[in-house]
Amino acid sequence: MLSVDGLTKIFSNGRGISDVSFRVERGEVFGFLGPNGAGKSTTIRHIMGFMKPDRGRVTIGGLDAWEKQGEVQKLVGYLPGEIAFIEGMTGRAFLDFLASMQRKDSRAKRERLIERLQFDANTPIRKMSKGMKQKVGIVAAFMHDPELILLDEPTSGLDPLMQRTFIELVLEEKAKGTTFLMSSHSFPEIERTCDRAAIIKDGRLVAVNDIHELQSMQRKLVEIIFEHAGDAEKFAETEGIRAESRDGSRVVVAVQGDYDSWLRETAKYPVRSLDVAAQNLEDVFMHFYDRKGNRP
Ligand SMILES: Nc1ncnc2c1ncn2[C@@H]1O[C@H](COP(=O)(O)OP(=O)(O)OP(=O)(O)O)[C@@H](O)[C@H]1O
Repeated sequence: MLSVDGLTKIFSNGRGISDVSFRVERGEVFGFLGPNGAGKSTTIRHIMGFMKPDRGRVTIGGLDAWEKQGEVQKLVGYLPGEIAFIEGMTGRAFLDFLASMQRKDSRAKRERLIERLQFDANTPIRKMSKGMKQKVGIVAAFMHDPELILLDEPTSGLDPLMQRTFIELVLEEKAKGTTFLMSSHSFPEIERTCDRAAIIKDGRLVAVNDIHELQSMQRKLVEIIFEHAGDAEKFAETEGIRAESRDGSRVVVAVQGDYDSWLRETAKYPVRSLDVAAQNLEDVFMHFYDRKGNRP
């Protein structure tokens, strides 16, 4: 469905993207992960045909994204990272305006989406909060049933409940065969929606991974408080248990993929409480990046 081949764009300040290549199959949800300034938005803007690459190309359904901009944009729904609205309009008038350009009757789907995202579309955009504007942008990207939906940081500004609704929407569209490319900093969001994810850093793709592989790379710190300090000591000294620290009956262990053996060892003793902190995505990136010897 989407093919990015050797995409290169270097801005006058020397920043940009270099030799980015990946493919997204029809019906796949593809995550695009990376720290700020890594090149996610630049790649997405090329996919939309907004920018001419220095080298390489993007094709959507076999059509060149730059040369066939008009045709390609009909197939695509796009939620930009920063949405430029016509502030004087209400949300609904803005969506009407977009729908008239899409030349497709999308009213029924649009109203269903507004209902799901629970916002008053008759509010003037200049009075909307960041989250409300984000919802208008999501409706705009989904309402005309595009074949490919590009989402740049889709849940920024949404509260946790709405983030969940958003994830449900993505999964429903995916079930209908819609293809997605979604940039994010949020690992849980990517974990729940994506089949594969690419990691980009300093304008270069570091890796394209199956999402389960990324999950197994994520390190979790588990804090366990045992009933008895003696048990905590025995547990912390068990071979294969990576105890980061111990203080009386409290032990912090690092778990990465080896949940089974960790669970078995923990279950041998009475436990008073347990807390899990997942390593953030930035750290998973860095770990991967370092392992690759700083090479793409
Ligand atoms: N039009 C432009 N002119 C000059 N430099 C640019 C331009 N657009 C992007 N850049 C630079 O290219 C790099 C990649 O930017 P990009 O916006 O693609 O990153 P990103 O991964 O989307 O980051 P974020 O998560 O912060 O949105 C950055 O260093 C940015 O400053």
